[in-house]
Amino acid sequence: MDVIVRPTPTLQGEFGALSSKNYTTRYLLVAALSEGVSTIYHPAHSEDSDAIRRCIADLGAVLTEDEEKIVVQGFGRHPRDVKELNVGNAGAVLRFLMAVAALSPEVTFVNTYPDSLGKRPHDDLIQALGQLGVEVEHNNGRLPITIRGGKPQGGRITVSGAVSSQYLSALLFLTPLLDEDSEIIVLDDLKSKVVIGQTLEVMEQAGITVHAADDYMSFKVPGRQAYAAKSYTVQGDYPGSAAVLAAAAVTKSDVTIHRLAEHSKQGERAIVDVLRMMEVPLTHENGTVHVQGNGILKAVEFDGDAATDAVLAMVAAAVFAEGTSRFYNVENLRYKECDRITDYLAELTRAGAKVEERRDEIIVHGTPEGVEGGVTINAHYDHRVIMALTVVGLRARQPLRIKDAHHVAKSYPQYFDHLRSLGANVEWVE
Ligand SMILES: O=C(O)C1=C[C@@H](OP(=O)(O)O)[C@@H](O)[C@H](O)C1
Ligand SMILES: C=C(OP(=O)(O)O)C(=O)O
Repeated sequence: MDVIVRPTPTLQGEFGALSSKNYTTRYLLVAALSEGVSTIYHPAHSEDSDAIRRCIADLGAVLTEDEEKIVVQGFGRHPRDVKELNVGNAGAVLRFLMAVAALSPEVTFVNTYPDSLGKRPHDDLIQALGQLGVEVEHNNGRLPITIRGGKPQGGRITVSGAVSSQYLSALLFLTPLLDEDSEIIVLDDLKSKVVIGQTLEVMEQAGITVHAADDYMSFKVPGRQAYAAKSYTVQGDYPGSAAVLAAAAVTKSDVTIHRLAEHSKQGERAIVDVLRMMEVPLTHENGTVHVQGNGILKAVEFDGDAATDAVLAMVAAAVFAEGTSRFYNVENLRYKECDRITDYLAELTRAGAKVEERRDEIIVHGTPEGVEGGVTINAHYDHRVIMALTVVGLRARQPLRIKDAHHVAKSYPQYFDHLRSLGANVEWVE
């Protein structure tokens, strides 16, 4: 399914933010790793959250669900012996479950998105699992991947954080369940460091002790721990909301989003600070962001690694700013659902934006007068490319057609409904 985005000068309305993707993944995981019954209120409903629901059920968790919650009977450190798991296109789910699979005799992760997740590298996690005594068969570091675990040991583990923080999160989730204590040392750099704060927060809520160095470059994890069964409430999602806030910023708007906690550990809450730096009129109080856009934005410089999943939305806003914006320290955007530098900038350029790529930077020469549009956009299987190009389409002179826009459902199935409720001129077409 494609979406046609037509020029939309004004947006107005309010709604509650969708539920956080990252917290839903983590709460479902720690619930599955507990031996008791946990309850997760307001979980996200999307392809990625469906993927982890399906996989933990395959591994032996029992899930019951109603409108507001999921109740999970976990499998603790004894997942059911399952031959195959299908994580769809969900990177974090794959990496976290590769670590959990170390507790099973043999699990194969199949490759159902060869042009997206199928291209993403997992070498650093494979290498680290090897140090635990786990045998991993793989296709040059990529899917399909077979994990032969059983009885992984702890001890000293090194892992590179230069490509993704998800490898480290995966090891953090696994190691408390091992018989031995573990020490995890992060080599090179640690990208998306803020996300590790979310992992540690959830583990602590689940009663797990981890001794983390202040810089998150080394961890001591006592073994023989058990995840407690708990009740969790999922907070609102900043990465998805960032796209709606960017849409409000580039139009004349009066848009309110509730359920966005000021003190969240989601780095993408920086969308609010970045829009403020761009001089977009807004307030953020009591979990509510209120944008009163006037269509005027100023260029900005920002360390994108602090808010990795909101950078594309920030760039879309910068397309209409006065001056040249620079988003630096963003190389790991190349290892996401698509190459979010080369592929995204190619689509922006086709839409008429003036952008330049560096190995680890995105430069945007703002065009406050708008962009031409009138082209068909390749979504590259990437929900965040779809959301960001939609923002650009709202202020293009000619409509943008976004091909295969249904991939937005990876994280935010109701994105176009939410935008339409604000008055955006967006339409699904076959
Ligand atoms: O741990 C997580 O849940 C995530 C970590 C980030 O990935 P990287 O660490 O690969 O940047 C983020 O982009 C992704 O959407 C979710
Ligand atoms: C990169 C993302 O997800 P994942 O790595 O979990 O596929 C994302 O949600 O933007």
